Amino acid sequence: MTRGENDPIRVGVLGAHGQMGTQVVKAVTAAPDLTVAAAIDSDGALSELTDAGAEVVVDFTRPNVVMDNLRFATEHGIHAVVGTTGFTEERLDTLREWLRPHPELGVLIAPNFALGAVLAMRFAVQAARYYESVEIVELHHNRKADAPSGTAAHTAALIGQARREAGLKPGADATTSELDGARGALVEDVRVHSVRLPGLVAHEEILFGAPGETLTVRHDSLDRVSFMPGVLVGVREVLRRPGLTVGLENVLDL
Ligand SMILES: NC(=O)C1=CN([C@@H]2O[C@H](COP(=O)(O)OP(=O)(O)OC[C@H]3O[C@@H](n4cnc5c(N)ncnc54)[C@H](OP(=O)(O)O)[C@@H]3O)[C@@H](O)[C@H]2O)C=CC1
Ligand SMILES: O=C(O)C1=N[C@H](C(=O)O)C[C@H](O)C1
Repeated sequence: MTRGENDPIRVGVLGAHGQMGTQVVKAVTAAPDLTVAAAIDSDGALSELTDAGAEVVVDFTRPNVVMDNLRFATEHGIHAVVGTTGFTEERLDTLREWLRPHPELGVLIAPNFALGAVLAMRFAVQAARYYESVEIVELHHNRKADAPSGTAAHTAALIGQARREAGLKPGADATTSELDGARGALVEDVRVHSVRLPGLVAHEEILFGAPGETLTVRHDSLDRVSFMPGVLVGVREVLRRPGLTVGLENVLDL
């Protein structure tokens, strides 16, 4: 299906009945240059995407199904904007392989589509080279399936890289006895603590410490509408960015 110059971009939403998918359907519907071509949940079939001529798919499903969705999208020439978590280096390599025969296709994977979260990560990377010690606390709603959050894992990876480049070693502490899990999970030498509570949406604190001072960078998504501007930018941009892009920071002009 070819789109005319003034026709809206045809978007397929996967996970359309979920907490994020519901918001994505609303946001795409409200955008004059986009239209919802297909809204598919776990009871739907991926063939609805091709039947409806979707050009871009937005995926907010589950880590255990997202790769099958992306294989279908790449095989059928559909660009993808992905918020679903669970992307390891191995998964990213597999995706690059799938994209190799389709050099015109773009896939954007963003651990977090909220502008403030992207900025918080940027500020944390800036601070990382100056502080001996850093820990991350991420706090989410209790329906979240994965821990730590994709955002915290991505933040830890970026901080780890910045610290290595600055020649910093993980800061020492005096803990010699602990209950399993009491000091969090180690991601790239950064300790990450996960809190799950009803009432929360998505929150992250990056805490830095040095003798005599601490610095805290905190971001709060208080409503899932916070992710929508980033998702819509992603949908528009992925059409002109072939290959795999990881992180909204690479799309926004920050
Ligand atoms: N990058 C970002 O900015 C953000 C990322 N996320 C991530 O997005 C993902 C979804 O989050 P959230 O909306 O809260 O989760 P939900 O559980 O509310 O929604 C997921 C939806 O996907 C559906 N689903 C499951 N399998 C399939 C499939 N094969 N095809 C189509 N739909 C399917 C589920 O249906 P059913 O219930 O029937 O299984 C459910 O309706 C998570 O990985 C989360 O971490 C969340 C917020 C922001
Ligand atoms: O499941 C969520 O809600 C969220 N998931 C993403 C993550 O794991 O980082 C993004 C945001 O934190 C909300």
